[in-house]
Amino acid sequence: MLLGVIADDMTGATDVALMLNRAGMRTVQVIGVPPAGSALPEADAVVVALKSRTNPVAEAVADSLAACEALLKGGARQILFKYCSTFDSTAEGNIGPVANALAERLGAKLAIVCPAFPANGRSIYQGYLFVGAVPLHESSMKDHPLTPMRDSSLMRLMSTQARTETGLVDYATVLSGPAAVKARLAKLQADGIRYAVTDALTNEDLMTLGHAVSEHVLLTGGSGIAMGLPQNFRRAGLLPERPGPVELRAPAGRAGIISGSCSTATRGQIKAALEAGYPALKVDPFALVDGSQNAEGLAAWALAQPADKPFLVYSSDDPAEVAAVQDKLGREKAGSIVEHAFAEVARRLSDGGVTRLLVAGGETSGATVLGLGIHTLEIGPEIDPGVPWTRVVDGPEMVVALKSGNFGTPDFFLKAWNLLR
Ligand SMILES: Nc1ncnc2c1ncn2[C@@H]1O[C@H](COP(=O)(O)OP(=O)(O)OP(=O)(O)O)[C@@H](O)[C@H]1O
Ligand SMILES: O=C(O)[C@@H](O)C(=O)CO
Repeated sequence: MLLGVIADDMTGATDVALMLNRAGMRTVQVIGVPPAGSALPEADAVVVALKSRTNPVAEAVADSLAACEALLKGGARQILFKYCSTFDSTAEGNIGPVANALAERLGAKLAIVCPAFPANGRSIYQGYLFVGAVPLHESSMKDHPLTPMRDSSLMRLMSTQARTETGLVDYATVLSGPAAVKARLAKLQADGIRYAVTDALTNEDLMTLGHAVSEHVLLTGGSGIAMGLPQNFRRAGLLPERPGPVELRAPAGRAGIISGSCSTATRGQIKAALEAGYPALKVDPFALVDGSQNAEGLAAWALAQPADKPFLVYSSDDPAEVAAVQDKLGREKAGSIVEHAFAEVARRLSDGGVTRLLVAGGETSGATVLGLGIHTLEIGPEIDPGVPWTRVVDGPEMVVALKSGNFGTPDFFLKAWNLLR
């Protein structure tokens, strides 16, 4: 293994694994902290998918350190801490403490902070994160059910979370190329700065940044920064040319969609699926609480639908409805009730013959994958930037696509199936 990645949620892990795969590294995704003593799969890069974005800080730190230990033991020469391209963090903020702990473990004096992902509209300028044409705090991320983002300054966010000053590699420096970036990072490090936000607007910028950090033992950022890393290993003669992602063959069986994502993109995709006549059932968190809906009933409904179209089981709702649920049940309880139900639904669907499953939402995917007892995923073809089909390597015989809330075109739920044989 050359590169080890610690991803703070499930869909973020498939996102970065796809990026590495496309850039020519054979990449495997493992779910959860690998048990001590177990061997990691043979690959150029291994991505460990954690649920550490929203866990209590101490748990997030402990899991990330344990994942780091396993990756180092597996031979990783460089560690990437992958978080969301919209820097999603709870009020306490797990990104800073996790980065601090990893930096200490790895002896990293300075690490970059680069959530940019131009293909999905995430760019960084003067240290401010933009989503499409608006700053992060004006985007739909301000209303996220678990990690509402109300500040767009990455330097301020990181400084507050990591309790240390954060510097900037500005856009003019990035445009000047890898040597200029290296010099700027060295200057920041000499000044005692531990984190440097890097401006990036395009894939070319990410390639420049990737080149500039070839010697860094720790990187932090979104999947975009992974784009420029395989070239370093190739340049060092450590990575042969690899063929692009393979087509995936889906086992015979039924197809379905589970969505707990309340993001704007997902809600648009649900609208398109409803308009296309997909059989759909809406899950109501209050009904889960009072028992009028339960996992057994939801799965039974799904399995009873005609198999000519994928079914859709979804709890996705608009911000006002989600806020009303959270007011009554509490933010965490609302989330966990729905996630718990979907994990059980997924288990029952797999037992009932569903072999092609599309899941929308990072937390929802995390719960679903754990519910299904999946340990390892092999990365397949890209449906849209950041979202591949994956094949379950150990676990039920099926293919799954784990979609980050805000990723994918409006017809995502309609077109995804076309990439499967
Ligand atoms: N109707 C609802 N009311 C309240 N909470 C809900 C509702 N439906 C889903 N949730 C919760 O909202 C959260 C959605 O987070 P999730 O990470 O799954 O989606 P997302 O944020 O859109 O995706 P990503 O993290 O990939 O951007 C989950 O905890 C889910 O259980
Ligand atoms: O970086 C992103 O936006 C995604 O991979 C993600 O982490 C969403 O949960």
